[in-house]
Amino acid sequence: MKSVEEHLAEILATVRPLAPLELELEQTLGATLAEEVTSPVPLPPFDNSAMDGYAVRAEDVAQAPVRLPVIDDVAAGSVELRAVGPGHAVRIMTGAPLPVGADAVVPVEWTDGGTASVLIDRPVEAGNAIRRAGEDVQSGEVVLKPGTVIGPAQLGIIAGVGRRRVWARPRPRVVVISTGAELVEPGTSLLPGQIWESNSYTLAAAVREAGADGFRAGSVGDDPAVLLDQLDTHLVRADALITSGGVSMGAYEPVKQALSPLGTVQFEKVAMQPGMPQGFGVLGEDRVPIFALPGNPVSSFVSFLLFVRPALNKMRGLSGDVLETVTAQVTGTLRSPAGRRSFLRGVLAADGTVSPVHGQGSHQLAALAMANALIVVPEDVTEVAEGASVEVIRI
Ligand SMILES: Nc1nc2c(c(=O)[nH]1)N[C@H]1C(S)=C(S)[C@@H](COP(=O)(O)OP(=O)(O)OC[C@H]3O[C@@H](n4cnc5c(N)ncnc54)[C@H](O)[C@@H]3O)O[C@H]1N2
Ligand code: MOO
Repeated sequence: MKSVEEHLAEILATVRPLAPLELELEQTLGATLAEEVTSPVPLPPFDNSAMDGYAVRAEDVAQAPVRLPVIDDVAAGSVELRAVGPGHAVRIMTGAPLPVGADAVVPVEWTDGGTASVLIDRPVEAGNAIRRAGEDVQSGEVVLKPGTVIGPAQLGIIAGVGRRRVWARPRPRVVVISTGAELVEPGTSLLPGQIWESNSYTLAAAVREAGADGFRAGSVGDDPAVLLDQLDTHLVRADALITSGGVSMGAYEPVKQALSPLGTVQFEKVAMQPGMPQGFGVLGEDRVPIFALPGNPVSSFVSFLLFVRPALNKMRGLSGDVLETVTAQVTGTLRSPAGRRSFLRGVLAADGTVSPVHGQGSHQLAALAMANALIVVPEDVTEVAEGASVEVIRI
């Protein structure tokens, strides 16, 4: 059997980072920046008020309380400004440009709020409530580096330096297809022998959580020809494909039957539990990666975390192919098959303990939904005693 590391290494050697595109601002969330973003101007571009209040010369209010004439009113966006001469005040709003001559802003709360003249209760230091030009960013300064994943704040600064488009690797588009004649859509009623289809929902959600765009193509039955047809339809708009089911030893294994003859997708056993049967390869002229995951719901999800998520990271131009583990004390005994690495479902607590959930079968999706961690039991360990230290992956 192939080791988990060997299988992952083969996948990572095959998938390539997506080519950068010039993306519109609105499309950049979750994309990976492929250029250096600089600011063409200082930010803020001009000295401005940090508060609603009055622009004054600090020396004129040193003996406060003092009453000053209000000679102008400046809102944010104002352009024509009167200078603040000795003994003058200008009513000013947050974000409005500081008039020449003023060296401090008195917050409105420290005044009587007057419009013709204003009574100022307290002295202020020079520089009070003033935001200086370039205090955030100097002109020409780099605000974002290549390789940065664009989140809301990064998207904000791209807009904030005046850009409408940036070069970035887009979120990979991933199409998820479930196979199995027994599957029906949630929301419909079950006939004997049927179950509600869940894997495509889990996997498409996991794709999204991994920073890619997941599309459910729904489920196809057990006919390899129908599956090939579906794959063909989706190939043009996919950066990666995921199938679930149809990869083990049964008489009706549509994924294996459809893809094995192509020669570009290999089906193998990986030394892990769950997730032993795995298919991986490429399809079409563009060599689109395809992950043929096992159908058992827990198996497909664990396979996604171990193999698909690192591959999506690489496609996004990120590294991080190693799943981070933390050490925890297990609260019960564990069993694991010899020669396979187990990923048992558990609840990791704040006190550093991890409790295996009840129901460790590959079909026990409800138990997975109770868990927040996978307990890793190495290949050469078949039993773990209560209280022993184990490595745990947060999920
Ligand atoms: N003789 C053998 N039988 C099996 C082996 C083996 O080595 N020899 N391996 C077992 C292991 S391990 C796994 S994992 C499964 C993998 O099977 P398939 O990938 O072929 O998946 P299916 O047979 O289609 O389904 C397995 C199981 O999962 C349910 N399922 C499938 N798709 C969905 C879905 N979209 N939503 C919800 N549930 C789904 C399906 O009904 C089956 O119960 O094979 C073992 N057998
Ligand atoms: O490997 Mo299967 O994935 O145990 O259920």
